[in-house]
Amino acid sequence: MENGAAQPVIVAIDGPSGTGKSSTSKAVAAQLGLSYLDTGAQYRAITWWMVTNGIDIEDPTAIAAVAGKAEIISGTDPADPTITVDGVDVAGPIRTQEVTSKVSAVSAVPEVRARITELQRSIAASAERGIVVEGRDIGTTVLPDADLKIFLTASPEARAARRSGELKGADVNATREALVKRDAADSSRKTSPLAKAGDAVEVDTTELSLTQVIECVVTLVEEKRAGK
Ligand SMILES: Nc1ncnc2c1ncn2[C@@H]1O[C@H](COP(=O)(O)OP(=O)(O)O)[C@@H](O)[C@H]1O
Ligand SMILES: Nc1ccn([C@@H]2O[C@H](COP(=O)(O)OP(=O)(O)O)[C@@H](O)[C@H]2O)c(=O)n1
Repeated sequence: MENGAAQPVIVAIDGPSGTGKSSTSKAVAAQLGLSYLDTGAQYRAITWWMVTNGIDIEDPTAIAAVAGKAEIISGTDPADPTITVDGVDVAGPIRTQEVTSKVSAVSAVPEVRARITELQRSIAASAERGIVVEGRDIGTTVLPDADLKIFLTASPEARAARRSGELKGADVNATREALVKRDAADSSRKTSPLAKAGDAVEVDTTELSLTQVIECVVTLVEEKRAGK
């Protein structure tokens, strides 16, 4: 548009764990003045609530019955993303190994996905300048009409090295195994699995620095906005 505010732009960034979704999405949103949503944090938050309330993670019926109970609020400022459950700041607790090992089972339950997907769509619709949303099924299911869809990949070795670097000395082989197992669970579930949308741009980040990935995505957004 020549005069007035630009149209809101919706960017979907999907891919497996450790490919750089969170770091890239936050930086791209900050550079372009957009909101940012970490959908993995929402699935982690509902998992944390299930664990805290003693729900049997092996029982999808029990999970489905309480899927609507937790009030999850995501703050979408890329400089300070926040997440609360029933008013409690859970940014730390959702990153424990216990939650990480249980999140795939909880997020495979259709009632959980329906509820979280609705929340994500309403957040995206209310982002005035646009939003970068990162996850597993954003381009395929949550926001199939996104202006730009990116699918990040990297070798399991590179992803495990990045994650174990973050976890301060965690064993790389154990980290790789846990990561590959979670990818397999996320990719094989029936409802809205981890998948590349047909119209997504795939970026293999194995040999790229984070700065290069960010530049690549910013350029793609700018090209979209310019109507190329
Ligand atoms: N291209 C890259 N090169 C090296 N390290 C990276 C790259 N992209 C991300 N990282 C690092 O890898 C770790 C995982 O990145 P993150 O953005 O959390 O991935 P995801 O959200 O896909 O799980 C972070 O410590 C991040 O700084
Ligand atoms: N859109 C999404 C995002 C995450 N998830 C689930 O949430 C988990 C945690 O996502 P995350 O993005 O925090 O994962 P990491 O990148 O931290 O490894 C994934 O392993 C999936 O089980 C999902 O099912 N759909």
